[in-house]
Amino acid sequence: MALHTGLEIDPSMDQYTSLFESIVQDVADNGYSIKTNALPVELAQKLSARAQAISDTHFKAAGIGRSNELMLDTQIRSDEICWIVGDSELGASWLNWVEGLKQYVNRTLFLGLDEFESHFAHYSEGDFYQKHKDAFRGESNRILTLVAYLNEDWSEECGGELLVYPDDSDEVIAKVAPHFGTIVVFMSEEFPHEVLPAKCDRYSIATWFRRKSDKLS
Ligand SMILES: O=C(O)CCC(=O)C(=O)O
Ligand SMILES: [Fe+2]
Repeated sequence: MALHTGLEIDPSMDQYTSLFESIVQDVADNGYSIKTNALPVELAQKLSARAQAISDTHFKAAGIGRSNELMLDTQIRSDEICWIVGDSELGASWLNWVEGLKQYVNRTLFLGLDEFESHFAHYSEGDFYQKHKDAFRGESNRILTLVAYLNEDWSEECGGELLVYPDDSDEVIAKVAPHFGTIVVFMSEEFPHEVLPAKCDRYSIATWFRRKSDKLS
């Protein structure tokens, strides 16, 4: 896994200010934000192509738990992941976009985010991720979660929706189909969520923003 800190971001990020502003407003009001057609189209197309081209040998079965005690449990999640380390131009462009969001969030919400980690995920037919939280109070390693979807021809029959719950009830507050360009941002400690079984190949990028003082390893 690679944690990214202090990247220089280029001035072209200014064009995303109104999107970032709207995300921040949602997170300030509700703790989460869902935006359709949010990703820069060309970047998302390239990321989608890359995700589909990554060979099976580079996608690894995803673990659960903290990075230093990762466990494999295919009863809980059955997707495969590949970390984005920024060693290609495309990977670097993605990390730059995320860095822009991070800096905007820090300027406006004062979350003090230092670094982030980002991976492609591939859910094959039948893959799912049971209800879970990305972080737990008191051991807050992950502060903010961003999920970005890369599926150009997603239809309702493909299933694979993300369900988001409030912390204290089983009532679904959001059901999100993983359409191309859609992003979901939420406070990692506050929202249990799950991925329903996908009936089509489902590609996404999951990103977690961390505070350094909270880093566990
Ligand atoms: O792909 C999604 O919709 C969410 C994935 C997720 O919850 C995770 O990787 O922790
Ligand atoms: Fe999650």
